This record gives sequence, C-alpha cells and structure tokens, in this order.
Amino acid sequence: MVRYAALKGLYDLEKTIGSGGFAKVKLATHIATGEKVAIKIMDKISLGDDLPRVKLEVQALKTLLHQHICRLYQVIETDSHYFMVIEYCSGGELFDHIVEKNRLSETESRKFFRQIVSAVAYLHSLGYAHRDLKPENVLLDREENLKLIDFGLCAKPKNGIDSHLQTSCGSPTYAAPELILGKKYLGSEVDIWSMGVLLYALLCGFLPFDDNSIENLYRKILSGKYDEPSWLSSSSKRLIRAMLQIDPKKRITIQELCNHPWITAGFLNPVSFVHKTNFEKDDDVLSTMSAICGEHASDIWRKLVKSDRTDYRTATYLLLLDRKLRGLSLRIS
Ligand SMILES: CN(C)C[C@H]1CC[C@H](N2C(=O)N(C)Cc3cnc4ccc(-c5cc(Cl)c(O)c(Cl)c5)nc4c32)CC1
Repeated sequence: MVRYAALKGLYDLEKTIGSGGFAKVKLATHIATGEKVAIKIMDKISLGDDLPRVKLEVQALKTLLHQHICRLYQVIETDSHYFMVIEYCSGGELFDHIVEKNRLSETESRKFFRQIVSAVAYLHSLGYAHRDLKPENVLLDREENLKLIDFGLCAKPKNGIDSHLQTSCGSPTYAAPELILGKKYLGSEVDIWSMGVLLYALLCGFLPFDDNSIENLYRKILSGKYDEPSWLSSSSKRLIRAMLQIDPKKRITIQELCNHPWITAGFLNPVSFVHKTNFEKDDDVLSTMSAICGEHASDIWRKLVKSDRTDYRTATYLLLLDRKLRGLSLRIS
C-alpha cells in the first residue's frame, strides 16, 4: 500500500475503487469521524497539460452544492499530487444497476431520470455544462440516490451557457451529432442529447447508437435513427425523440424537460432543483466539534465560513452533518 504523507493522520486509504485516465480513486476512511470517502488521486507528472482540468473540476465541485451531485469535502495539494476527497457512493454505477436488472421499469427509470434532470438543470442554471454525461458517470449512494460525478470536462463558458463551445470531448457513444461533426455547439444542448441516450439506456437496457466501428457509430448517430422496442410506452418514445433530435435547435430544452408530462407523471410537481444552501450552520455538529478540539463553536464556525471550504475542518463538519442528516450519532474518534 503506497503511503502518502499528506494523508497521514487524516485519512486511512483502503482499496482502489476505480481508475480512469489520469486519476486513481481509492476508498478511504476519514479518521476523525470514521466516515467512508472516495479520494481521487492524481499525480502532477502524468497529469501533464491536463492540470487545468483538475482546477476546473475542483472549482466546479466547490461551487456545485446539490443533493444529486457528488460532494467535494477536501482538496490536498502537494508538490507531486492532488488529492480530492469526495462523497463516497456505495451503490456503485447506475450502469451496473441497469445491467443486473436487464432494464428498468418506466417508474424506476422516472425516479432516477428526475434526479438527473434536477442535477443538470441546476448545473445549467449556474452556467455549467457537464459534456460527459454517461451511465459510468452516474453513481448511486447507499440509499440508491443518484450522484453525478466527473466534472473534469465540464465547461463554464466565460460568456454564459449560451455561448458556443468547440472542443470535442466526452465519449462518442453519448455524443451529440453537432459535437462529433466538430461544429460549434452549446453545452446545454449536448447535455440534453446525452441525457436522451441515458434515458434510452434506462428504459431499454442497451444503447440507441452502438457499433464496434467508430465510423458506423458516427453514421448511426448522425442518422438519428434508433430502435424503439415494443415495451416503450408512447409517452416514453415521444420524450426520447424530443431529446435525440439531430438538429440541436429542435431538441427539447432543460426547462421544457423539467415540466414534460413523462417527467411529471405520478409526481405532484415538475422537477425543481432546490439545491443545498451554500453552507448551513448546524449547532449540534459545531458543539460536537468544539467538545473535541476545545475551541468555541462560534470560533469554529467563523473559521469555517472564512476558509476556502476544502480543508480537514470543513470535511469533518460536512461528514458530521451527513451523519446527522442520516439520523446517526455524532461521534468523533
Ligand atoms: C471511469 N471514470 C473516469 C473514473 C471512475 C473511477 C471510479 C469511480 N467510482 C466507481 O467506479 N465505483 C464503482 C465506486 C465509486 C464510489 N464512490 C465514488 C465517489 C466519487 C467518485 C468520483 C470519481 C471521479 Cl473520477 C470524479 O471526478 C468524481 Cl467528481 C467522483 N467515484 C466513485 C466511485 C467512478 C469514476
């Protein structure tokens, strides 16, 4: 087990739970609270010119506070590494959940899809586009709540979400036609297309556009033609068609999506993104922390609010708050 001095006394590293590109993600225990976390470890050498993506992802995750977006607790930077301490999702990938059930019922698909729409509507409302929405980037926590991850490709165009992007990124299988054609595109519109692919995967258990050869895959995507299995309801077909429109200008918008009849069926309200308030003060958590570190609760809170919200104290506060919201005792070892 590689020892990282920067984590000593703060986190106990356990097994590797995944690796992708330039990062390795390990399960770890936050020593002060005993809570499980995921630590995304990146070494600066192999990051190379991908370094700016880390800063982009950290900045995005610090800003994005939403119940269906993975929470960043702490960032540790050393000369050689970046460590991002992130909310652990013990439910694994949504993809595996679909595969083991073959496909999901319309009701279960709707439960998950509303959570995705809520997270993406919130993302877009802050001027971000994810640009790499795919089942592998949608995880589940212990209560099977959905968590969006991997904001390494997300973009916040300087002049707002409605300004055009050009960089081709994300995986072709979920990429919108305009993106694979290398045209200028709107982040919000390509996210809608990817969500259409995601919804199709939830309801069908396979992908609308798939082929081993990249050229055939591109041809299928650009044709916009895909199977509509017999089990799809006409309402599901209509919604998927509205999202998988080749012409981005004909594609349903995120606002229309929040109110779409398929989305609201069986629910009392359209999808809203009531995101977490920035940083709510909790006296139980503060008094637990002050009992341990001997500082006054008011001093702890003042330092927390003033901090850049990515230090160990912040991680401890947020993890204790999570424990409380889950109805568990607030204990600090
Ligand atoms: C395919 N990707 C490029 C990497 C892959 C690494 C493992 C990870 N994972 C898994 O695949 N489980 C099955 C377990 C698991 C559990 N909790 C996690 C909590 C957070 C994250 C996470 C990972 C990355 Cl790269 C992020 O940027 C963020 Cl914001 C969050 N990944 C987790 C994770 C999923 C993604």
